Amino acid sequence: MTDLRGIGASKGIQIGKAFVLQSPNLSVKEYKVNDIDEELVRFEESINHAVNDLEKIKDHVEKEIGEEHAKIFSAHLLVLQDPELLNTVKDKIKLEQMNAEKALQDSANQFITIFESMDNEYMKERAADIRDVSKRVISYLLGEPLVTTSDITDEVILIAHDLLPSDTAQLNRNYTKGIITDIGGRTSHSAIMSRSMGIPSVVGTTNATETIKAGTTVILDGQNGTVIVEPSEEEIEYFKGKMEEEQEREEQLKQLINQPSVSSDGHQVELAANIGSPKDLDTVLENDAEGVGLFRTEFLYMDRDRLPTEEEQFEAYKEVLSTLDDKPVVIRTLDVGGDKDLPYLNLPEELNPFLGFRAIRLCLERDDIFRVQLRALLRASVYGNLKVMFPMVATLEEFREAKKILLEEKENLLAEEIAVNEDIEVGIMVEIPSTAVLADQFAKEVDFFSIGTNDLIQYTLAADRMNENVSHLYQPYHPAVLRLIKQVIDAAHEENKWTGMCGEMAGDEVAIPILLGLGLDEFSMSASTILEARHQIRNLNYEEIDRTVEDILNKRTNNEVESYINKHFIK
Ligand SMILES: C=C(OP(=O)(O)O)C(=O)O
Ligand SMILES: [Mg+2]
Repeated sequence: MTDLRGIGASKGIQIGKAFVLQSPNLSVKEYKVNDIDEELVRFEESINHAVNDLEKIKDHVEKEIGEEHAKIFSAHLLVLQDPELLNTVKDKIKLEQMNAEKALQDSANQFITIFESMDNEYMKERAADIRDVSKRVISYLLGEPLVTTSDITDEVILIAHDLLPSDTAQLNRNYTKGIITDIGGRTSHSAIMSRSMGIPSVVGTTNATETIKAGTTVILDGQNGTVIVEPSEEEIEYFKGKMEEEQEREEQLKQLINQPSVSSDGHQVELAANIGSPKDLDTVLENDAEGVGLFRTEFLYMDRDRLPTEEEQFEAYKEVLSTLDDKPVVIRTLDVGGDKDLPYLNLPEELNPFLGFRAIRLCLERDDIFRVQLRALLRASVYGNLKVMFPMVATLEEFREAKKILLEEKENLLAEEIAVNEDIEVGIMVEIPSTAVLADQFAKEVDFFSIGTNDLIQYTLAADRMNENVSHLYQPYHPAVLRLIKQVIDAAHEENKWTGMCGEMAGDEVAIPILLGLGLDEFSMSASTILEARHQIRNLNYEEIDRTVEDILNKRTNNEVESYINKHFIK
């Protein structure tokens, strides 16, 4: 029996067999082949295996996610039928007696270099297709088949180094009962995705993929961040009992559906959901979210190998807005960079990606990309209660420039006689300390703030949100962070504007009493925590916290704040 410790990223207990997602070593060596015919057969067979894989994945994605997303796999299948590529490989095998994997790698690189150098988006996409597909074929030639999340066809606990957006896009939610990763923190992509899908997870265990063998039984506890490998019978019995208790608790919480999110003395707030795609809407409705406080649109850009078109984006935004009816929906414009890469944009590698060319900085520079998104948003605005939000705003000029482009696109649409909602609120994420400090000035110009504590904490304490080695410094209740939050809320209220929070802190049991006391108007969190938060708020007394909030802000450390809240406000 081995125990692993990580960070509890999505609560819940699960017991199941491990499915290990590991990247095989695909380094290719060159050697001379003696039997050319045999090598050609080996090549053909690997192509056939890859075709089988891709057809399976394509069917799965078509059924589970939608035809649009499956198109990429059709493009991959076409690469495997391309006579030009195949003949170049075969010629190398025949004429140079080269082994198939090296012949394929060289030929693929030849085509990739040519396509990538063309100033043509379509050809650049083809280069990406060839890279992906040749990797799959080479994996068969080396006898190290690629394992992907679409190979999961039974109930399992998924073990991975980290989960990329393409892995989550292919993931079957019905079969993936839990997720354990080697790297990441509470606010990394895999953690956020697992929470929004309601799948219990433990991230940042450092060595789960090394320690856990495929097929072994594991118990994961997403609340405490613990994993038990090969548990004893007693442990299994004990955790089964805890799972039953959890189910009972969930049933009880369902009674809060359609109840207001109001403190025991009548102070009402809004509890909204964070989503990454229209696929999350079922969980939003099931958990009675009062709106969407953050739609992270970058996932629409990340689960494919090219930019989504205006039409594709319009459909996604329209679906979210019309499903939510007249409830508020805050849609955030593209926030890539940092830990969220878009390989097809070929952005330069950076030394400090979290401080680099990302989010609104990139959108203002590449306004061709930005304008497409804004048009899609404006067109969708007539289907519901849209609020547009810009990420990573550091200066007022950035906000003014982004808003100016939004208004220009609105004028363009009106000139084309396309309807646009006249009352769209335009706000910003407050996730950079400079903006929190200058909130009084921003509040005069924006319609609302949404505090992004995932980033605000990392920038305030200079502690990378992804790095387990500095996770002790990633302190949500640090008085410096709390004072910044207070400053933002007060500045907004001074101008009769509202402030929400869409960082993970908004759904955190210890933070909720403080945020309520500070007067936060909207709490946006993963949908699966909404009813728990509503239960907590309904049992808190706003007046009582309001009286003590000054004391809390005068505490000296994260731990002092945490102990105080635990002692006074958590039952
Ligand atoms: C909500 C936030 O944005 P993201 O996690 O997408 O960076 C945040 O920074 O708090
Ligand atoms: Mg952020």
